[in-house]
Amino acid sequence: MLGRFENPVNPFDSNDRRHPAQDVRRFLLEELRPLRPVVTAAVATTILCASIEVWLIWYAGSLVDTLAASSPQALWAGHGAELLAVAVFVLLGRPLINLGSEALDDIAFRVNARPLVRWRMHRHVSRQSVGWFRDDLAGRIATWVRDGGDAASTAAYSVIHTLVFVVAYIAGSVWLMTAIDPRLLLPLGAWIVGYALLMRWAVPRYRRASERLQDAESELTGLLVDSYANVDTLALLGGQDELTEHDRRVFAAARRAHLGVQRVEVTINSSMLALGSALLVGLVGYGIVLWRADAAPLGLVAAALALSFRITSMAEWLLDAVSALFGSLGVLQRSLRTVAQPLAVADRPGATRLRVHGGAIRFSQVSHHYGRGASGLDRLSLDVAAGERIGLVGRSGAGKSTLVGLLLRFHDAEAGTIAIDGTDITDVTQESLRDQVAMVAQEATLLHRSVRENIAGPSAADDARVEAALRRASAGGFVAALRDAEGRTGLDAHVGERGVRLSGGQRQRIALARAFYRDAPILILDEATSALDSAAEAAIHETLAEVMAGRTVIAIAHRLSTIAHLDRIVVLDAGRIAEQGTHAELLHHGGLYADLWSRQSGGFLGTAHVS
Ligand SMILES: Nc1ncnc2c1ncn2[C@@H]1O[C@H](COP(=O)(O)OP(=O)(O)OP(=O)(O)O)[C@@H](O)[C@H]1O
Repeated sequence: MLGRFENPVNPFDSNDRRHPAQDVRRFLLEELRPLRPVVTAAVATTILCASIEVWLIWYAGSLVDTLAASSPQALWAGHGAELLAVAVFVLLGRPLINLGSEALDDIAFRVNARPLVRWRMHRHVSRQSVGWFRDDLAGRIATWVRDGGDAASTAAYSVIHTLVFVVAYIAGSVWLMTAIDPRLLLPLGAWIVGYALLMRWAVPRYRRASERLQDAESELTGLLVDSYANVDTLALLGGQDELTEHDRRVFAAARRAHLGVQRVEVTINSSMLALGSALLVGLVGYGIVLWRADAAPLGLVAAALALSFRITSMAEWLLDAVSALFGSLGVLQRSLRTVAQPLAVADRPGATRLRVHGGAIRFSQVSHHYGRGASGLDRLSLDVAAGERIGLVGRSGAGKSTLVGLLLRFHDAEAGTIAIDGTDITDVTQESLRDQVAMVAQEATLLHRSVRENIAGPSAADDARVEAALRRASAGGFVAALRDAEGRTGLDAHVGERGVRLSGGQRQRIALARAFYRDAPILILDEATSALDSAAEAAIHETLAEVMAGRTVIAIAHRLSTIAHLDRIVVLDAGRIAEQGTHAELLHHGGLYADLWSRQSGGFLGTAHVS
């Protein structure tokens, strides 16, 4: 039966490309829209449940009066049918209505709201540019996506499940008191005012404390993910004591933030209990006073007693819900600040697919300083002819990676334009751009997926082509012998997080195979062969020479020997082109390149040679 409630929507259906709202209320309204029918039904059944509870208390009071007024013999004759009907309703009707309400709230809504929001956040974040991810810690971003979905679901659940119930219950109680004796509203009214004041004091504090806690927790997750993912770097850094000290500070900050939340919670809970006790004494005491003055029946005192117990226990529940609500609103707000940022690099409306005829690239007055006003690239202009192979060299930090990152639109240039075959790359879709520009990076990292997916991407792959690409990258042999922990072999074997189960050279060969598979007209090589041993490198160089033919190539190299034979060498310095020409011309010129070359061939890298 519960199955009917489980799948009111498919949470993973959305391929919404709109930018999610940064305002919490708008975000919830927009993103939970698919669950609107569930919410409407849940609110209606919750109100029904609350009304039944209030009615039961009223009925208990009136039953006391009925019992007091009638003789045991006359009870069945006068009230038998009514009592039976109420008993049947309490035994069958009430549990069924409650089941419906719980199933709507806890299954239909809760189980779907969380993945719905997480999926939407994940889809949006996945479309962020590479540059956007580099500005934050992956672990922190992951925490915001996971916790943001959780917070959105908890906030909405607190409203539809608890707040609606309590508000309906209190409204019912006010109505009941008015019906019995409006003077009873006095203690209840005083309690409501006291409760509202407590909330006013507590809620903003609770919200701030939860935001701080969430920040500290995400910092902690960021630290853990960063430390575990880079355990080798940590080991090499040494200084375990200083590292531990830094870790301890982050752990301690999380504890302090937790303490802040608990402090507010303890204050709230004890104030709640005091308020609840005042209500109990007020309602029952006032009821007794009225009863003694013959101004109210006995049933009134019974109902007042039951009501005050119920309201006080519910008030704690309400407070938990309000705390959960505002706590999760705080978390969601914090999460949206990161997750709902507009796309740092977005496709223009109406962006077309990039069509490449020859693969000519033109950088015109391109500047990019990472928003800092200095470093990066500075008004750089460069023309790369179709089919030309250029080597990009320069000291560390000269701007080589920035240049290729801008070509791939990891960032959008702050000024200037980049065009491929005359088309501005900001006018085309990023997907089509990256279809045409293949890159083999120095730090070849792989996804923890199968070798096949790492080469061909998530779409259905052509195995024969994947294998051909592997052979060309001299990777056929070791891939055939791969076997992962789950027994998958060859192309199906998973490579470990970031490819850690493979050696650096093997990872690089897979990355090369990826470029061969893509067969893109423009190829970027970022020290493409740095992690290979000399035998493998020699083999790959032959293949690279073959794959470069007929393509436009930009090859970044620190080892100048690997690019000395290319058509042109462009030397960058401080974000600008310092000089350019063939190897021979640049050596003859005697500038920066000649200087770098003489250092490398003059013993620093004694094995350097022109291949
Ligand atoms: N994400 C970033 N945010 C801020 N500054 C950056 C970022 N990436 C690079 N930079 C800065 O831009 C400048 C150029 O860096 P870039 O990585 O392009 O140099 P590079 O020539 O590729 O260096 P290397 O040879 O060491 O890889 C450097 O000063 C660097 O600090």
